[in-house]
Amino acid sequence: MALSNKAECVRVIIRCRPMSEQEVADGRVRVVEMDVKNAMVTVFKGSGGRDATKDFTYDAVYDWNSTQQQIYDETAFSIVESVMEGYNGTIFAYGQTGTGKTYTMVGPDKPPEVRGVIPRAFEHIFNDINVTTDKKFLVRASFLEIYNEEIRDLLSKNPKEKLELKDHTDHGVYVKDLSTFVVKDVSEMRQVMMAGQKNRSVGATLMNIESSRSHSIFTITIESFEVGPDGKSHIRAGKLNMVDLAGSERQSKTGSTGDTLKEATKINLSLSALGHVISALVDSKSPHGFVPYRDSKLTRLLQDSLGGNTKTVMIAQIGPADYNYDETLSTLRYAYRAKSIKNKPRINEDPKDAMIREFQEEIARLKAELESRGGAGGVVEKQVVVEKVVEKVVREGPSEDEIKRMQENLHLEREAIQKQFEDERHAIEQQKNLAEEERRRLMEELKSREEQEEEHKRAQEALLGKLKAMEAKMLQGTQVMQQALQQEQELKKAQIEIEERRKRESQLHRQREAEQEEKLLLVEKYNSQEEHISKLTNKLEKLWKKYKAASNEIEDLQQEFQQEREDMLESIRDLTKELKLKNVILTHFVPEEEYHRIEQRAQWDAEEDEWVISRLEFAGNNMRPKRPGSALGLPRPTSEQARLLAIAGTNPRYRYDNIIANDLDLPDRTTSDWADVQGQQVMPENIQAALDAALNDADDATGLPFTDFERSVYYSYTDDGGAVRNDRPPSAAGGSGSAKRSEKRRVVSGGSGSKRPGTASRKGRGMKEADPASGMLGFDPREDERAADDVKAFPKARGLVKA
Ligand SMILES: Nc1ncnc2c1ncn2[C@@H]1O[C@H](COP(=O)(O)OP(=O)(O)OP(=O)(O)O)[C@@H](O)[C@H]1O
Repeated sequence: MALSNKAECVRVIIRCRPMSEQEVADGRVRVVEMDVKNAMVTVFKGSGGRDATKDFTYDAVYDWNSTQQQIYDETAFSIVESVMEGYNGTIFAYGQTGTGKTYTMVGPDKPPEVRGVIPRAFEHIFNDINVTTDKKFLVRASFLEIYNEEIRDLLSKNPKEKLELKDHTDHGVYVKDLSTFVVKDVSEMRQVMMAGQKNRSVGATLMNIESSRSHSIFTITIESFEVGPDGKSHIRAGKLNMVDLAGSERQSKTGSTGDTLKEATKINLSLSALGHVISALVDSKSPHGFVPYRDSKLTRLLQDSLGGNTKTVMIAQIGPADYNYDETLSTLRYAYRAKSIKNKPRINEDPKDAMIREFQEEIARLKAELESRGGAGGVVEKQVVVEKVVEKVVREGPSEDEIKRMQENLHLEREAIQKQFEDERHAIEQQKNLAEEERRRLMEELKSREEQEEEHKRAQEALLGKLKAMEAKMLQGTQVMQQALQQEQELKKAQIEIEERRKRESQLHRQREAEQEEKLLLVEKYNSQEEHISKLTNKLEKLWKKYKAASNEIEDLQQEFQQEREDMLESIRDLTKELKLKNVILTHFVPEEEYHRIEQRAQWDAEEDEWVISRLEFAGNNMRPKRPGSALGLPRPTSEQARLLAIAGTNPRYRYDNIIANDLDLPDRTTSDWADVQGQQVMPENIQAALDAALNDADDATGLPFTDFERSVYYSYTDDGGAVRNDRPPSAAGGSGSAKRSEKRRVVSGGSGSKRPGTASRKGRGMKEADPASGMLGFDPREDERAADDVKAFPKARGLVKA
């Protein structure tokens, strides 16, 4: 269930960084003026052209003297407070490369005064938790980046792996398999942030030596549990997204080429998509309220933050220097539009997927289990002791001292019981008049009780351990945290003051706008005709000025659009150039029929925005081994490379075991199935028959025959620009004669009837015969010298070789 609330606008603030040392050294001029009091920014064109000024008003503006503390208190504080109450909140930094987005969001680690919004939010959240005694909290964190339109988990062991974006009917857009960590204090949270920060994709551009080449989103989910006045339990879940966007920039300025060009193109595309979303949200003429969220991963992930149920703050960063005039103006316009986006924030009450509920249920289950075990053991007194300990843990969370004390108690109890058993045993032994039979019975009874007690203890310890671990993750404040309480009160006071100041500022701003409007539209009473004319002339002049300003603005906008258009055309030209290169390669080096067959199998995956071709794992480059080059002075291949070589075609048995059998679900074979012919293991006919049948099935299933590429056909390109064709990787044994033998060869070569172990042609790539026992290839440096001759001996594919 969610509590609905009133609509509120995205809050937009502008921050201008100081001039950098480089800018000062280059004699750059400041073209930005910040009227902090009236929340207004003015930019003027060039040092001499102060008449061509533009001004914009926002919710607040911060100049080069602003501090990190000030930004946090006046911008992020209230959002974090709302998240603690169960709202969703987003703080995102937008702006040109090198204007201080990462500085504002993360900041340097030391000294603490310059820490940015994200680390300050950690302190704030845990301070709040520590002073709240009537609620329990569960805090989780995740950290992702969007790089080249791919989502990567920055907290994963494999941060380069691409994750999928999914839509859920109840929870909206989410990232499948994203790691989330339950964190219990500020230091754990900082560790999480630092671990993720290390995995971010950064690179140097002309504008910033450490430029973020990706958009990053640090998300903190705060779930709280409390028992309401109605005696019922209530769960709330707030989500805080802290977004550091990649820099918006002109390609020409960043000097990007190759991979950086690709990055820049993707960054620009996703920021344009964000711009289109903003425009659609504020443009009442947008058809049927259509908002193009699906145009990029960034806009899909930020869907709730823009026009959704989230409280959102946009921090637009600008630089002060003259050479960034265009970008500064563009950022100011972008931010100005965002001011009008309306969101409808609401508290997330009793969400279905709350993890804290699972924690509570597990604790209750463990308690019940502990109770029932205590009863069954019959040691009621001890059960009560354990119950009390558990209660204490549940109420306060275990401190180190308590854990120690609990362990000591258990130890003491165990010693006492041990002693009691010893005494009883001694007493039985001392009873001289006892019959041997009776003594044995009593001893056995004693032993059985001892064993029961032992088992009971073990179970209690296990349960306690589990309970402690869970409770350690459930956070709750205690009365003793006076200092934190005081701090919170101070913070609250500051917040109220800030809120008042903000209100005063916006009131002033509204007044100013109303006055200006009034001045223009005011119709005064005229005493005489002359006065009337002069008033009209006055009004005309004002209107004329307004008209001129509007015309200038239109001209500027047209220029800006023209510039954007040129940038896009430049991107298109670069991309077309790349495409032409790929075309030339395809046309001249890949046989046409193979190209068409592959093309036929390719399908466009709109969701993932990429082409999908089945059985890509068999494609040449995925199976082609690196050229072993000891004779050429290159390093010898590693054992992993050698294994891949073997899988790729040297040894039919390896290929069968590692690729085909797994892939096609063929029967297992025994070693005796394999014949050893001339030192090579050869696939027996029954296996080949089963394999053929499976492969035929596969053909039927797709309705398309396997292409030669899918059967690992390779083309070796010669230095004179020609190419030779080859059924197997050119570096693997037995390759040269294969094209002659069969064009329709299955993925596994050397099959039934062929009895064709690797032959000498492979030696041309500097390899020895395969070792039949291991299935691995050996490498012989002398062989490499014969490579050129053997390449010439390859059969030449029609139309591929230059005359
Ligand atoms: N308010 C500020 N006070 C002092 N130095 C700042 C401030 N803002 C930014 N800087 C400095 O400016 C440089 C660029 O900042 P930063 O890397 O945060 O920019 P960015 O906008 O994140 O860039 P990119 O988009 O390329 O990642 C850094 O050296 C940073 O320390």
